[in-house]
Amino acid sequence: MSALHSHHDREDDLDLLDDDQVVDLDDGRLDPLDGEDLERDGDDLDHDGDQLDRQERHSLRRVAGLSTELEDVTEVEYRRLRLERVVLVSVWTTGTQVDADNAMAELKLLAETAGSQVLEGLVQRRQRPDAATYIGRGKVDEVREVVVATGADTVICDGELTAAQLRNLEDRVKVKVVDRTALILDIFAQHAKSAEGKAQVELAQLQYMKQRLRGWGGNLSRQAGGRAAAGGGIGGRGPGETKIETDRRRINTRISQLKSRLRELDSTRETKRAERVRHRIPSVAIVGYTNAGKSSLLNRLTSAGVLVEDALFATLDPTTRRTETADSRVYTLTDTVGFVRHLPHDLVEAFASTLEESARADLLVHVVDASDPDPAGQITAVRSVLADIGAGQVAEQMVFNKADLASDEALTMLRAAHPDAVVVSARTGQGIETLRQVVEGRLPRPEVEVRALVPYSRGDLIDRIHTTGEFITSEHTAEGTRVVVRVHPDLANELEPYTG
Ligand SMILES: Nc1nc2c(ncn2[C@@H]2O[C@H](COP(=O)(O)OP(=O)(O)OP(=O)(O)O)[C@@H](O)[C@H]2O)c(=O)[nH]1
Ligand SMILES: [Mg+2]
Repeated sequence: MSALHSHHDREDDLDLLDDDQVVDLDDGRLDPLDGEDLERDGDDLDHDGDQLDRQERHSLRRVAGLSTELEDVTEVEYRRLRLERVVLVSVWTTGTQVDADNAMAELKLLAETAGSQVLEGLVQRRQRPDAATYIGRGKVDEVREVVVATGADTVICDGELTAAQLRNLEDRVKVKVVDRTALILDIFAQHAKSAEGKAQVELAQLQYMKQRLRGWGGNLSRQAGGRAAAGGGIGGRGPGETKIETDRRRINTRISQLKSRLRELDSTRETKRAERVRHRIPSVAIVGYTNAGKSSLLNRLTSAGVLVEDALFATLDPTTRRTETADSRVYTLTDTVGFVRHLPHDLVEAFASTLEESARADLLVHVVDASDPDPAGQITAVRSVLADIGAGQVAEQMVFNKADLASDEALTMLRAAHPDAVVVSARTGQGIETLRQVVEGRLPRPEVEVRALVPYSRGDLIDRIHTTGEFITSEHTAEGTRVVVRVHPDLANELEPYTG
């Protein structure tokens, strides 16, 4: 792999950021002076659970001075990462210009969701990111110029960067540099409401930070080295290294606390899940790209009243609702956390127990935003996460949502590629009844056919056939209800005395 980072890489640096590759993302809405990003935070009153977090974030802004902040990265809790006026930087390796623009637009949306104001986006066409500086080494000065000209305080790179890349860039652009992974973690931290969600996010953040501790600490080590060289210290351990070790120890302690807390919380969830399995209640998980309309669809199907927001990762805690088929069989629908391209691995791991809901479902309703510029790319990204979490084999029902927004061409192409998909609009209600029928038709069916004469004293059995089985025929007689039904084996056993 390292052989690939050969010297001819530098040639790519000559492939400068041509004017036409500098995407101006300022759409006029974000006037640098109007502080709209702050107001937007304040307006966000649905998020009762994270108001405190937000206050913390804002209060931290008073801590002035860049060098303080850089050192602080190892000291303060990682979730207090501050993102304000940002320049986006991305290396475009494969695909068309349109793909690159879509990716940049998504990064912009992510940055805005995190509460920052996007000032400019820079894209560099390159075979692969530079091993030392992510974008070409020759380009870093240009990024610095843009940072100075726009007054940005943060650069966000569209990838997962190594500690060394982050440090090198920071040394040269002289403002904070974060990567896409840190950005997504930050959004999750702001949106987490439940105890479990918060613990999961913190765990992911600490795992991410732990891997980068050496890098951040590198600055400190070098300072220590400098002092040592000037006669300030003897021996192998500068203050910097000692500090990294303390930090690492603290992080490890916290990580094991969080893991055991999460195990506790998971056992509660496991109990509920076991209950549902015992009662043979079929489960459907609504999965899909973030902002595809999963929560809207759950609300349409069950009037669950789940938070719907035009924001990425509005839902972090799965919501499960019981609902019924037309013939009154009970099943559950679960709204799940949305996926995104390159979902950070630390997050997937930390959210494993939440994501497991999907792996254990009987059916996945895969919601796709048909009005998105690249639905096929979203489908690929979602399926790759599903495979990652062990849900690759679960039956999948494709649903193209936002039909009211999507163009006819897009819908025609999607229908051709996915003939079994249902086209809906959670907004207008179009296609919802069809979707309900298709989902009901794909629920696992009870497997045993039973003929029985159930006495009126056993109304409980009839109730259970209603909720977990299917009636083929049913007739009231003097002795009881004569039925032909399909039920699960355990209920078939209980009906045994009345068969014949
Ligand atoms: N026009 C239109 N907008 C829709 C439709 N369905 C959802 N939306 C909007 O799309 C945005 C996202 O909807 P959500 O239901 O929150 O999406 P989600 O998939 O749950 O998103 P996350 O939880 O953030 O991953 C909201 O602004 C919805 O109002 C639709 O059928 N048509
Ligand atoms: Mg949602």
